Amino acid sequence: MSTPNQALATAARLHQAQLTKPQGSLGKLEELAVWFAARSNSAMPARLQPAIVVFAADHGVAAEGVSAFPAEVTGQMVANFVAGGAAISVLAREAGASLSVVDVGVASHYAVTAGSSAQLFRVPVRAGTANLRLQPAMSEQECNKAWAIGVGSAQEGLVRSKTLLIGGEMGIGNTTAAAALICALTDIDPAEIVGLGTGITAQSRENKIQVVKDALARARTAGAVTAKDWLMQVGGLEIAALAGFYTGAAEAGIPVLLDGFISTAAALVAVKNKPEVADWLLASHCSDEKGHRLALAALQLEPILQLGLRLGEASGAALTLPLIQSALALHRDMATFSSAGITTK
Ligand SMILES: O=C(O)c1ccc[n+]([C@@H]2O[C@H](COP(=O)([O-])O)[C@@H](O)[C@H]2O)c1
Ligand SMILES: Cc1cc2nc[nH]c2cc1C
Repeated sequence: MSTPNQALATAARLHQAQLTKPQGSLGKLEELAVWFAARSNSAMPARLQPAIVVFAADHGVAAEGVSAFPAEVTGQMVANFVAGGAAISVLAREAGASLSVVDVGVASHYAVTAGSSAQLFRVPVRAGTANLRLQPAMSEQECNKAWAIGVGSAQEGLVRSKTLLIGGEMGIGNTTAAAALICALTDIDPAEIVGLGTGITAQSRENKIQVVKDALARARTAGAVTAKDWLMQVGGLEIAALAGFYTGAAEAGIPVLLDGFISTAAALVAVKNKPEVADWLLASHCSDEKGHRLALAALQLEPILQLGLRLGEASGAALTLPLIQSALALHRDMATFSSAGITTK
């Protein structure tokens, strides 16, 4: 796996020091320009042309009353992504990013309309996972298949973007799977991680915590040890695909921008499976889902935004794009002290 180019980072840092502003006065935007310089074969990274891929799948654990919405919403939202009416459809257009949707395991029937704004790939591995409280969410073979679809999607995304890949997800019940994975991989108590997802009540959250505890105990008894063991035991098909997507992007040396709670759980799986993947990850935002901040901390990631979002779909990542593009434009286009004839001290 290639590693970020530290010589380019140094060159970018030296360039930042020459721009017409007090040292460090553009704060995090300066760090962003340096981060991209190290990962884009140039000390002056060009404007990004991001590709967004949203993975969708259903979850058997939805039968435990862990979501505020019924499972059929997963397929209905896939149709909405393709029709161009979802939040991510709007945000992708605003940011000038391409959008594709990958159905890796939507259980319900959904109809898509022609003249779509997003490309849809229907490659379901199975019709949703099994109920992770009671049995393994998927088999090892199914998990590997979903993971490989994610790797393939990163390679397909590379056709549209050589500069930034963004993975998103849609799946009713997936905050339960993501919480279970985060707890398993960080050893943090479920009460610290489990949140309200699509908007369940405090009482339903108590049930959701118990569901996660039961799933963790069951999987531990079944012998789960590695990140991939945990993924097949308590994960989701779209989470497996996302973990493969992040791994595929890192292997190709392409930066990836993470989204919310579920996206971060998938990144944690990818990093526990292959630590070098971490070099290519950037956190866009900290969502309102309870455990997101701790999951980001486990990856040593600092989010750029905190807007109280809890939508998923790659929406937080898409909302961060204008800031990143501004950071890169400032880095490329600002005058230097010498070119503008401004006194340095
Ligand atoms: O990205 C997040 O942080 C986030 C937080 C809460 C909910 N979601 C979205 O809501 C859905 C999962 O919520 P739930 O309650 O069904 O587990 C799924 O489609 C996610 O994209 C996403
Ligand atoms: C309507 C709706 C849209 C979503 N987008 C991502 N998760 C979602 C969950 C619901 C319920």
